[in-house]
Amino acid sequence: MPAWSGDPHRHRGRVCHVTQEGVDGQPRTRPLGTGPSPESRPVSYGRDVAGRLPQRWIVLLPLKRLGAAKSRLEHADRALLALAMATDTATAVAAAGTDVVAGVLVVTNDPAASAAVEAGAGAHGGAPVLAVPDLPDRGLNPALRHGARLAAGRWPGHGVAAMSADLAALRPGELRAALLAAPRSGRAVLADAAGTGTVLLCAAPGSELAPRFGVDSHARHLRSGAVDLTGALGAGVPGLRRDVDTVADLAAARLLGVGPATSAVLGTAAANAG
Ligand SMILES: Nc1nc2c(ncn2[C@@H]2O[C@H](COP(=O)(O)OP(=O)(O)OP(=O)(O)O)[C@@H](O)[C@H]2O)c(=O)[nH]1
Ligand SMILES: C=C(OP(=O)(O)O)C(=O)O
Repeated sequence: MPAWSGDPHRHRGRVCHVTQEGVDGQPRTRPLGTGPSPESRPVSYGRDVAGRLPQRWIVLLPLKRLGAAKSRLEHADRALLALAMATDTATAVAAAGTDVVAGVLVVTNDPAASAAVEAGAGAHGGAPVLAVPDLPDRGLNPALRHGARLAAGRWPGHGVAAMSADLAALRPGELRAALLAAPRSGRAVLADAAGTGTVLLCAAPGSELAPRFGVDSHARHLRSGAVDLTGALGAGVPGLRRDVDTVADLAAARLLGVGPATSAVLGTAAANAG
């Protein structure tokens, strides 16, 4: 039986055409709605057609203080959801394969969120998940520049990738596909589901991340020289492109299947409402 039985998005082999070996072999053993699981082993290790090992990346996940996060999400459990989605995002990123993702840096000034995401995502194995303070504390782009500097100092030779921490339906294989598709020099960008925002910005070793997140960030990243991955990856990575800002976004993520932390918060909310 197909492992993602019941989930229409999981029957199309949608990531197969953009990746090396490994993604296709990803065990998909979870039922719809539970998202990435600890047992998920999404990868195998391999070289590309030129015989090269993959570029390894440090992934930055910026996270606002939970009290201020997700202001557009009209939900009674907004702060809990922000934390749960960040935990699910970090868990999926860490599970993308340590040959591609060498580490996850959560950049946040929320101490409770730091501990919870490190523990929640770290419990599932894969790449190490480390929270670091957002020292600039001046918004998203300064937080990312700070994270990128830390990453370059601590992991020279690695690429740096910035993502949104609200990708509740992200699958490890989707990120793996995107990072394997990113060029080994310069910057690359992937648009969100709406096509206007950015869910992934990559800077290969030797390039500045130069983040321009905010309104129309996809176009701004393109104008600043980033290569567009959106056409190549397209509809093949729906969970990666599905950032969650509104209740409509959350409904769309639930259709794809959210991760276990988000699923638990939504389940509790539904039980309380009933
Ligand atoms: N560390 C840090 N992360 C941030 C900051 N601003 C936004 N983020 C994170 O960046 C990602 C995208 O953020 P936004 O969409 O601007 O904010 P949000 O909290 O997700 O949603 P809204 O409040 O509705 O704008 C999310 O993972 C946020 O938590 C910041 O000033 N510092
Ligand atoms: C910050 C961004 O997204 P959003 O505000 O939609 O989370 C962005 O896409 O650059």
